[in-house]
This record gives sequence, C-alpha cells and structure tokens, in this order.
Amino acid sequence: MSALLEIDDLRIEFRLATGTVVAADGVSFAVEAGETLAVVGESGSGKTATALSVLRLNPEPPCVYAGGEVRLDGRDVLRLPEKELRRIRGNDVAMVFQDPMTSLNPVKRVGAQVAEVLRRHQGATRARARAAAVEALREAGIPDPERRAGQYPHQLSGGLRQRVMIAMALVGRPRVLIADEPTTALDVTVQARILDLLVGLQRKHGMAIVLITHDLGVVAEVADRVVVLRSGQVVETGDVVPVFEQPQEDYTRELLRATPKLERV
Ligand SMILES: Nc1ncnc2c1ncn2[C@@H]1O[C@H](COP(=O)(O)OP(=O)(O)OP(=O)(O)O)[C@@H](O)[C@H]1O
Repeated sequence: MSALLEIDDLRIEFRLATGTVVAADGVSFAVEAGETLAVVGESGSGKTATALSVLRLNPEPPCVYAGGEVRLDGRDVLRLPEKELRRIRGNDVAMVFQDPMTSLNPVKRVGAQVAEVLRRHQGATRARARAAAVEALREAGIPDPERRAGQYPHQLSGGLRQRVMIAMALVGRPRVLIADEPTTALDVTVQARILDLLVGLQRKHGMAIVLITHDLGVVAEVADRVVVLRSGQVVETGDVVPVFEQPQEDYTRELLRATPKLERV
C-alpha cells in the first residue's frame, strides 16, 4: 500500500546563470496520515526546496524538477495540470511559513483572509465562509475570534498572527500540513504554545505534518520520524528517539551537538 505522501528519488535543480545548484539529489521519504515527519539539516541543505516541491511551488525557472516523483495518494504532483494543482493547494496540502507578516495581506482583515481561502478553494458562500473563518480562528486558539476577525495583521501580536496563518492553512481541512520553520520567529514560550496547538489539531483531524526545522529541540518534542538532509541528500532517517539516541552518521551527531538541550532524550 502506498503512503499518503511519497517523495521518491526527487531531484531538484536551480539552473542559474552562474551554474546549476542541486537542491535535492535523490531525496526519498514517505509520510502517513496522523504522522509528523521532521526534515532537518543545515542552511542550504534543501529542506525548503523539497517542501515546496510537494505543491510544485518552487519558481520555474530557475527550478527544474529533473527527476523522481512527489506522489500524493499515488498521483505524481509534479506532472499534474495546473488546474488540478490548484485544487490540491489549500485543500489536500496546506503550508505554514516562518514569517506571517510576509504571507498575510496587511490591508485586509484577518477574518476575511481566512474566509477567502474557503471561497477560493471550495467555492463556499460568503456567509458560510465567514462563519467558518471565525470557527477556524477559534480552533487556532485565538481568544475572542469574532472581534479578532475584524482586525488587521498589524493589530495582532506575532504569536496571534502565526495562529491566523495556522487557521488559514487548516480551514480547508488539509490532509497534509507542511510547516516550514513555523515557530522560528517567535519567542520560546509562544513557540511551545504554537507547537502544542499544531499537535492538538493533528490529533483531532489526523493530518500528516511535514515539519521543516533547524531546531532539533522542536523535533524531539513533536516529531515521530526524522529525515536528515545534507547537500540535497538524505544522510539518515528513522524514528526520532533511536536517531537522536544513537545517530549513525557524523553529520547527525554534529547537528545534535549544536543543539543546547533535548528534553525527550
Ligand atoms: N528560488 C531559488 N533560486 C535559486 N536557488 C535556490 C532557490 N531556492 C533555493 N535555492 C538554492 O537551493 C539550495 C537549497 O536551498 P533551500 O532553501 O532548500 O535550503 P534550506 O535547507 O531550506 O535552507 P534554510 O534553512 O537556509 O532555509 C541552496 O543552495 C539555495 O541557494
């Protein structure tokens, strides 16, 4: 049986005037419903390029998907027509990024931004989308969501803005959530609350999470499995506890050494 999301021997190239950068060089991993898979590795190892490939969101050009497949329910996303890709984005697969200020529209009320996702992807009526948006904000842990829905991004704290992003990502009930450094910009206590929120929503809805992070403390706290990337290649993969307790590769050991404290191990 095939997994919900399977990345199979993926090769991503950025063909630049200065030469070709290989961001993914034969990357393979799979994620099941209800599971959290962390992708870790130093800066430039290909984490984000690999994550964006799941929705075919790397800019083409300079990006070329030069080999392999990204299968969602067995269908290769990289070979789907744009119309079907649009249906998958926000419906089956959603993303949360590091910096909500750049992803939110500064001149639009946050409730309307959440509602728009539903209208765009699911053709919901205005009234239903509005009600669902308030519910999504509530589910994302935003107090007094009716009032907050009428506010603009700059009126919210960084933590609340990230919760709005999570509401936008989850309002379409995606089966896969790709979270790229979702808490990196936040201070430590807010980080912990946002991670708790994601884990809670995952339990409730059974979605798969692909968590991109350089923070192995976060991985230890929330992930089931981990993929260690280096220069576009998977150097080590497995369940988090054995990989962290007995890493097989020097590169993984170095990453672990660079992490100040790991609570679970
Ligand atoms: N749009 C792009 N145009 C050109 N090169 C790119 C582009 N996106 C990524 N790259 C290159 O691909 C390689 C992998 O980048 P990627 O952003 O996936 O790494 P990363 O592991 O996510 O790093 P970070 O932790 O710094 O975000 C890097 O060499 C990067 O410069």
